[in-house]
Amino acid sequence: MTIELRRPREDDVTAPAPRIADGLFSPRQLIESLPGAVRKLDPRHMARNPVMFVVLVGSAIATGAAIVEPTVFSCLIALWLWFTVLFANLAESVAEGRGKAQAASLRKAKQNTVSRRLMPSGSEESVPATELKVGDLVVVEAGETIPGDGDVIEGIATVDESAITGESAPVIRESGGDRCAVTGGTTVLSDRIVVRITAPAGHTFVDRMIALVEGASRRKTPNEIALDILLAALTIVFLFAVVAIGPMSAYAGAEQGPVELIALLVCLIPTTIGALLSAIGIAGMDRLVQRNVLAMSGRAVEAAGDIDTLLLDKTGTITFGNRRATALHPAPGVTEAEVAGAARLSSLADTTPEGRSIVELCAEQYRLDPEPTGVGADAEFVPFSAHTRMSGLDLTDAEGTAVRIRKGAADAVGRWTAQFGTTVPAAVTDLVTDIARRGGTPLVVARVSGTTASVLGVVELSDVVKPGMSQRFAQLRSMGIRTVMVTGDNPLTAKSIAAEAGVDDFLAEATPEDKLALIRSEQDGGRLVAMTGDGTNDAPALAQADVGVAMNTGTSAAKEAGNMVDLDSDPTKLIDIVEIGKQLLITRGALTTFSLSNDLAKYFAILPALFSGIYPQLAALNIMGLATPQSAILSAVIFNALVIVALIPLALKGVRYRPAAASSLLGRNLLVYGVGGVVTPFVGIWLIDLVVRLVPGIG
Ligand SMILES: Nc1ncnc2c1ncn2[C@@H]1O[C@H](COP(=O)(O)OP(=O)(O)OP(=O)(O)O)[C@@H](O)[C@H]1O
Ligand SMILES: [K+]
Ligand SMILES: [Mg+2]
Repeated sequence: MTIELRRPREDDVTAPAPRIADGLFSPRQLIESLPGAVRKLDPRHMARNPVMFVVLVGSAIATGAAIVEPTVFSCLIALWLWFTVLFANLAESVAEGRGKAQAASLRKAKQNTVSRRLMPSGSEESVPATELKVGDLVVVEAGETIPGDGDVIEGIATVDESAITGESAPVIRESGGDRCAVTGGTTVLSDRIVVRITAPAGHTFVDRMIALVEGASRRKTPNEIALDILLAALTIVFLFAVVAIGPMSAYAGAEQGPVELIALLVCLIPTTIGALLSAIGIAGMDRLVQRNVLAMSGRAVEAAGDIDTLLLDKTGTITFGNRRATALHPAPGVTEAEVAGAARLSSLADTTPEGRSIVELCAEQYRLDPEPTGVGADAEFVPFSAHTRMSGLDLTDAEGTAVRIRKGAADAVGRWTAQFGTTVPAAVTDLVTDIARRGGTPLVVARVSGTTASVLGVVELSDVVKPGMSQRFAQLRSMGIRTVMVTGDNPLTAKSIAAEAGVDDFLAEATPEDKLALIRSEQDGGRLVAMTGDGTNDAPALAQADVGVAMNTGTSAAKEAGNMVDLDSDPTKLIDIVEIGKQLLITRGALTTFSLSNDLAKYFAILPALFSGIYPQLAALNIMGLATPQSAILSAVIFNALVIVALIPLALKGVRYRPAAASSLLGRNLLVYGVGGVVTPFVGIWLIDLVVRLVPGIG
């Protein structure tokens, strides 16, 4: 088959989605996000964030007080309290805004496509893509857009997936193997395929992607919830403290108005981290999207920051996954034609890429008809499964003898022939060892005629390791992550590929259950496990892993099971994922430290201002030399609001992360953000006071 490549045109709807440069942040984003920030003032939305909800209620009360008793001071405080709430919403809105552009370009890929549905009669009918149901068969030909997610059940084609991956090089999609999944919204460039729809309209991969980049499906992670509870508890403590101050100061003869008390409360509670917390989480997900990784759960992103072990499957993950038959080796006393005949027969109904490549090899080298007539009428085909690791067929020959032909992994076929009292000859075992040592996959071909089994020979399958693997695995090792390759292939092939790719360890002849058990045992040892894979046989393991990254080239089952999808199908992408996870945790820690130590410094501005009338000694605390009590309080409130805006870029870009031991990182961050958090307000409030004291009625 010749596959003709068509380059996507500039004006194609499927032109690569624009990627926003990582960390790019412009003041324009702030202005564009303002309407979104105002909409978020809805109390139902605010209630999700206890700290900011208290500020919202405070703003409302202060506004009421300012209306009842309008002074320059009360009006300005009320105004800046509203700004505080607005700035918090702005942070979230800016973080979400970065996904909006992407969502818009994804929607284009989703625009109304008409599909060609195959009727049971074999005829075609035109239906809108939105009316497709799971199980429908659709025909897609060169130049047409694939109407929905599904599996190719017939044919092979080159597909332009740039609408989703941003990568313009076409990819091959074919029926049978681990490369059969196609995504709605992508375009077939050559040939014709029949696709069975696997996702109902509205629940496709692109729909999920849109919800994800827009943050619509975002839920709080357990860590975020824990931090939220801590912040809420602190808020309640300060609320009681401030409520108690009212009667106490009245008793002491310096009654405080509600506006002053609310200002005090807002300055004391952790508004900075309360305002930025959700933006930090959204930005982490967004950074992954920029790296072409879709994370379906924030929890997985956080777990990625602490990964100890990475499991990878071999075929399609470490290697390209288009294992092809490259040679046939007969057993002693068997002719090449005989092995070729049996290998071809056993593969005629084998729809895996391996099976098809055997039929092609037999056609090219032995001139065996790839589509013979007369075979299959009385034959029963035995499909390949990851459990049996064999495939083949059962038939009755011209003399009426029952004949069974199998090909498969050497150990599996060896066990099968052993049931009939035949062991694999040493010469064949040598062939198998030889192929496996070179990193190829040997498939042993055997036949049982009546009750006599004979081993006919070996098919050699070759696959290629993706480039650049070993340097990247070395990098993972330097980050303290152990890499283990798990494969259904035999130990020798596994060993050879493991050495070439540079993984630390490997597990061969693994069934889906073995992969799952390995993950469980690692987890029982208290380790966090990441798994990357592409096959249906990887799905249980992908679901069990703390971080399950499915290759985009993989099957829909794998993509459903994992909690991340790598659109570039690059297993070493885990390096980026780990870095982003660590950066997310560090950023959150740093800003929490900054926020709490910041509030401490505000005591010094507000407490002397409130009480120096009663306790003149407190004036000594006014080390900033603030003009009047009112200018001190107003300056503290303004600083408290502005610091949120000032930290939005840091929350979005993340604290700089360099690979280093966790303890030294923690120490450094505590120093920078703890000390920085104490010092900044002194400078900031002092500067703001210089301006505020000029306002009539304040200074
Ligand atoms: N079409 C086939 N017919 C018969 N045997 C096959 C076929 N395809 C693969 N095998 C054999 O079964 C083994 C297991 O295949 P399986 O797809 O489960 O794992 P794998 O793809 O080799 O490994 P990985 O889990 O790394 O992707 C292969 O190593 C091969 O020996
Ligand atoms: K505060
Ligand atoms: Mg596989």
